[in-house]
Amino acid sequence: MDLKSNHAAPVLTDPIPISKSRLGIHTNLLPYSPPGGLFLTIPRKKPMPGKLDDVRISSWLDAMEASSPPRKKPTKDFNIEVASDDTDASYRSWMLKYPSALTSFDEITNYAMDKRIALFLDYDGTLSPIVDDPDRAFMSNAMRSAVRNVAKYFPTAIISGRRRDMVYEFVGLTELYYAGSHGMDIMGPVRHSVSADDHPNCIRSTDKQGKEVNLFQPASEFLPMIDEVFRTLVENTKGIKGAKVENHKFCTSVHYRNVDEKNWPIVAQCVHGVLKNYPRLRLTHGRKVLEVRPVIDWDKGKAVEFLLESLGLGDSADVVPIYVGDDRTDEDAFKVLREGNRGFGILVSSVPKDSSAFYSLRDPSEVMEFLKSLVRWKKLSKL
Ligand SMILES: O=P(O)(O)OC[C@H]1O[C@H](O[C@H]2O[C@H](CO)[C@@H](O)[C@H](O)[C@H]2O)[C@H](O)[C@@H](O)[C@@H]1O
Repeated sequence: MDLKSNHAAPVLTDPIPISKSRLGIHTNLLPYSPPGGLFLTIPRKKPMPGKLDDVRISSWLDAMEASSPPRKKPTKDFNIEVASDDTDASYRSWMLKYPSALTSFDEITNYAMDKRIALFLDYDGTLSPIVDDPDRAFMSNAMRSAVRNVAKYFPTAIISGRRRDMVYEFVGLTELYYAGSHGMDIMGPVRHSVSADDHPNCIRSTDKQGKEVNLFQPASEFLPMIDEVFRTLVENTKGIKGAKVENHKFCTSVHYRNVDEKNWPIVAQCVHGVLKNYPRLRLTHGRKVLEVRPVIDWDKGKAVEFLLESLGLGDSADVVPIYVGDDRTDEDAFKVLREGNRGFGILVSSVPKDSSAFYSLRDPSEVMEFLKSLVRWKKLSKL
């Protein structure tokens, strides 16, 4: 099927909406208004917004500049991005709004007492440190073992922007559920609920171990289009030193982390030049990556709802979904939990960022600590 048509402009997804209210259980936290906003931006000469295209590219560039905190020095155990010293004070102040999930651990577990926790984990920047080469974003064995242990006690799923088989290869744990391509490729349990089974694009399949699973791919008709766009982007970015294009099956990513900042406008122009021929694709921003994906009403938030339903945990008041992620695309999941007034998001960030999450963790090492704490708590509560 030809999905191309020329009667509409590409849909551009702008920076995440700012949510100012905390809902549900967490009413005791101080309100917080950052003076003049918290995103770190680098002054830049913008193109004159003479044409609509220029305005779009200019807004992309703003988002590109805000897409990742500045790098200072790697810590001993994790090659993480660390904020500069002068942001420490604003980080502490930001934590009044997004308290650490470690220091708030008792609050979290008191709430989850006698309820069932379901755990959703993003991969890059959450389980693995952000590194220059996306092909080498390995998680540590210590993290793998923390994830393996937590999955013994709570249903656990990885929800990543990467292609599902790639993130499975990186994590390597058969006891988890995996969703790739920002939730557009879900391999989940065979349904407990009839409504989940009724979903179009959901087929019965078997995983690598021969276990029966449900495969849900709501964007399957876009496969040839994404492939075509991927190949065009590879071709068109060839001349941009440091640019890297990845094919994630139902979406494709253009990395500019290793591109000299003065060439970022060329990256934006190049992606825009391709995307404007595909009105059924849209652009979202990740950490120094432009992500091209189908215009369908599906994202990581929808994937969380789908998986909860598949696990038979959809409508229960006694289920506490916890989603841990670092990226803008994780905001869709945070929002679903916040707006549904169930469970909560935990934002992984070493710099202040506005978010729909309730809590924060600084980096993957704190994520690991949080996972271990959940296991300790569960073991103790069973005694
Ligand atoms: O949803 P996620 O699992 O967080 O995946 C989001 C993107 O992650 C990867 O890119 C990011 O991590 C790379 C490795 O640390 C880093 O080099 C890059 O700058 C980050 O954007 C992945 O390569 C992307 O395709 C994913 O969309």
